[in-house]
Amino acid sequence: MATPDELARLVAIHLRDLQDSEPNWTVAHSDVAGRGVFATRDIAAGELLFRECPLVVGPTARKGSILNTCVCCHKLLAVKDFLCKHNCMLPVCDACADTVEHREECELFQRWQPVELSQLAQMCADKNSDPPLVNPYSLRILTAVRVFFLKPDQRALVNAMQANAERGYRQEIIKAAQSFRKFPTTDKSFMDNLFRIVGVLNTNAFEAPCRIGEHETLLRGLFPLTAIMNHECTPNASHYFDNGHLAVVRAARPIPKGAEITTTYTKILWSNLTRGIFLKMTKHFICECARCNDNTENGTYLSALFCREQGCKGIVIPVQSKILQPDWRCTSCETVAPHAKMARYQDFALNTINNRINTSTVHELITFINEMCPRFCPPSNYVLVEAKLNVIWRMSRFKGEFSEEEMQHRDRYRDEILEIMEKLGAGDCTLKKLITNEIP
Ligand SMILES: C[S@@+](CC[C@H](N)C(=O)[O-])C[C@H]1O[C@@H](n2cnc3c(N)ncnc32)[C@H](O)[C@@H]1O
Repeated sequence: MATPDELARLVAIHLRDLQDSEPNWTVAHSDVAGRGVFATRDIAAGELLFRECPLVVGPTARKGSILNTCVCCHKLLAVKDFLCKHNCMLPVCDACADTVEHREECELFQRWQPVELSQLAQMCADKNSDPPLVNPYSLRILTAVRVFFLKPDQRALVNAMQANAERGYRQEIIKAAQSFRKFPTTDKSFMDNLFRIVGVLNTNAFEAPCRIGEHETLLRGLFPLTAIMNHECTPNASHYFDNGHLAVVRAARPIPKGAEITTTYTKILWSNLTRGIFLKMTKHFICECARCNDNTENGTYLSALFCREQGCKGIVIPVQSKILQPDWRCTSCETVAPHAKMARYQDFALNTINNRINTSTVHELITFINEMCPRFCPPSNYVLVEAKLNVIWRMSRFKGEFSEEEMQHRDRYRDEILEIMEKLGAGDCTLKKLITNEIP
């Protein structure tokens, strides 16, 4: 792995004009993991740390993505006949098809010879469905392919980044290879490079929302400096993406000189167990931060479930921290329950509440949260907190369509969530700014 100094040198070249003459951060060795970002002086809450453009960006092409989105300008294309006029089979608008940015990838994809869309139905999960309108696997590999066209310093920066070598990442390459007749699978050097790049992307890339007019899409962007920040469950920095093409990172709390600047790879309101499982599955580490060691989660009880002992109205929380199948103990009657039993109750709450979120109007969801949920889920449980957050998002999108009473419920939910964030010590995090409308 590249030294912190080498990584810092390449990051400085990448940032160019966005680099301050005297930055309040530096890249150095981290006791948490590998390299990290550290404060070079005392930093006040809210202070700008850095802004960064992506080194490379492309479509996420996740399940549910709107695939008729131009892979260059990200605008929505027609529902039919939206593939590149030069036959690379990528969705590209006519204006972008002739640009230098698209030319190299377009010629490469043409040389690799994309398979017919009719053959793709065989590869896709549902073999009886109609042929897809675009090949999702060639879309998914596009961001990695774009790395091959970067300048030497930019390539060196990608090489200097951490790449977790998960076997599962090969699937992305195998699927892409099957999408072309002449994918260079026998070129060992190319395949080794591609595997490492896919590892770098899966370890470091962000999903950044981008809006063009009314059309919103999720981009897969590699923002190297933002990615070098290590994870903490209640981090001291917060980031957001300005329309997919600029990461903005600020201090969420005061950061003393020399302290590591951290971000979060999970959702801040998830319970200890949910964050732990997510980090293990997707980032391959067990977090050791203070919050993960506190079973009350700073007194927020985001994991809490109801005790099932007869006559007891208490709540149960995990006994051991940092293990993925803990015992659970009631804080009132002290009865201990095995994880398998409590996991069933948590799954029930999760599925029931998510089902309502997906099928109910805002009015119905508010009634459900207020009247039904208290029967099976403690108000502090993170799934119920997420449902309240969903009401806030939906009401902020369709302003002016709600009754006075609905707005009062929304404001109460917002105050409850702000109180949880206060207990967690989250400071001026992005979520707080979003729900208090500081970020439009
Ligand atoms: C995007 S990288 C972060 C930068 C990385 N430290 C480096 O040297 O390039 C993400 C990886 O860093 C490691 N990491 C980040 N935060 C961590 C933490 N709190 N505990 C353990 N490992 C962590 C994990 O290996 C994770 O997959």
